[in-house]
Amino acid sequence: MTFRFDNSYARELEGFYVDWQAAPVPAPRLLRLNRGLAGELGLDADRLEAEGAAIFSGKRLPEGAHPLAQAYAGHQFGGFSPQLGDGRALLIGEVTDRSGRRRDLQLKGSGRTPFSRGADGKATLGPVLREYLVGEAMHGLGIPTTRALAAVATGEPVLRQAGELPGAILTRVAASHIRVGTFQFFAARSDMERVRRLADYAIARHYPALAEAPEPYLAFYEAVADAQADLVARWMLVGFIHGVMNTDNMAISGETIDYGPCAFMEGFDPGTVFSSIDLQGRYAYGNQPFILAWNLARLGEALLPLFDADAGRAAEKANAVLGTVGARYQARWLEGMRAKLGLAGAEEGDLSLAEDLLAAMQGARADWTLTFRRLADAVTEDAALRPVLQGPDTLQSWLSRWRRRLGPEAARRIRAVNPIYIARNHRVEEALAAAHAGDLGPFDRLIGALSDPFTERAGLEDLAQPAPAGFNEGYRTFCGT
Ligand SMILES: Nc1ncnc2c1ncn2[C@@H]1O[C@H](COP(=O)(O)OP(=O)(O)OP(=O)(O)O)[C@@H](O)[C@H]1O
Ligand SMILES: [Mg+2]
Repeated sequence: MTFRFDNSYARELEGFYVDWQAAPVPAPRLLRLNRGLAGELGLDADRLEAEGAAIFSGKRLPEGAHPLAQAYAGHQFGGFSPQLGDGRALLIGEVTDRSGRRRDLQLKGSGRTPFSRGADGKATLGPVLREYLVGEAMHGLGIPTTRALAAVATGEPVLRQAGELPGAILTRVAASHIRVGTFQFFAARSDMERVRRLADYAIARHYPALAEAPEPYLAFYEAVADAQADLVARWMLVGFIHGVMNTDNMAISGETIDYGPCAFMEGFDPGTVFSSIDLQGRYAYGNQPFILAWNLARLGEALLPLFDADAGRAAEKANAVLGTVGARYQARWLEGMRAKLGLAGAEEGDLSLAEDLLAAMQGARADWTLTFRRLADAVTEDAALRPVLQGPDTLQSWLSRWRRRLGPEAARRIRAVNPIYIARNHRVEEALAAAHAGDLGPFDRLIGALSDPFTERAGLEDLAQPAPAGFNEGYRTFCGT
């Protein structure tokens, strides 16, 4: 099996990683291969079905692979950890996909590394399949994301709080694994030479046009701010809660990374938190835009000396960019919200039109996904929203305000951007429970639905329905570490 590796990180960034090998596992078994993604990467899916267990467990890496653990740091729940790094992951190499994009291949759960800090370096079946599933759901929604290429069962029991769990390894594909925390690692050591080298590398890899900008590093900062603002706006528009927006989980590429305790919100409440460790609600749904800016401020600090030799001027420049983050986010969000509402063009009152609907939704704890989806019917039917949004008398007047703003073919356009299927928590749990019992049928069926979330299909009605009453109130997600 040939992978045409071209490992630029290993080649150009010596000192930013540790060469390392995957730990041996007793009985690797390929659980799922993402055949579509394999094709995108120019890989032979049939051969991978046969050889994937060995390759994606790290047992027999293909020729040209250069397995390494990347160094990074990060602010976790606001506190700085100067040394995190790939404690259970290995970058095995980079390939160029069919459309010419460089993509990282990484094993997650491949054993201890020098960055493991006392933990076991392993991953377990549930979180591996969860990351696979939610990543595919995000991809189906058109949201930039890292994706799973394969899931392998290791045949090794892994000890967690809940007891012994089946071990697994995820193979992840990403535009890169450079995180805000990768810059912080070197900035925290006052190694500005390496911060500069990493910035040069990231510019060349992700934003090559900026190399010619008058102030390339500032332009890079601005580009990352823009990509991450766009990403978080897209999360908000589909009701996605990342759950652990630490700076080591924010990718410079603007892709979603680390599907640990993430979840989709059902009933609309900005305070929604599912993560078992997010006790203060720092990463609650409605806080995500603020955390976006907070994390970008940390990136700005790490890059500061690159902006200007004079510390005062450097801070001014960083602040000028940081000051635009709120507006960038808001513009992306409003643009997306106009599309969700099926509006024609842009008008002054659009924000309040959206906010009035959101207020009614919040009051009724209306299902985020179904309410927007039903708007397609509400274009012509007064009663269409009633099942999802009982209540406010003002709704009738809202509907008439809204209808005056609709463009042609509004119902079709609304359905094209508002999914009918999302990765609902109870369905995800159901699929994972079945997988633990050896049945990947529900997992496959759910992925099938989520790969085309905008097209309603007969036979999938159950997947469109909210969880039974009370399910989400008591629902908790875990990092699975
Ligand atoms: N079982 C484990 N063994 C060793 N290190 C771990 C383990 N679980 C997490 N870590 C490390 O703890 C830090 C924070 O973990 P976090 O849950 O954000 O990342 P992750 O889910 O392991 O990986 P990624 O961000 O690459 O998706 C990282 O440095 C990670 O490598
Ligand atoms: Mg992480």
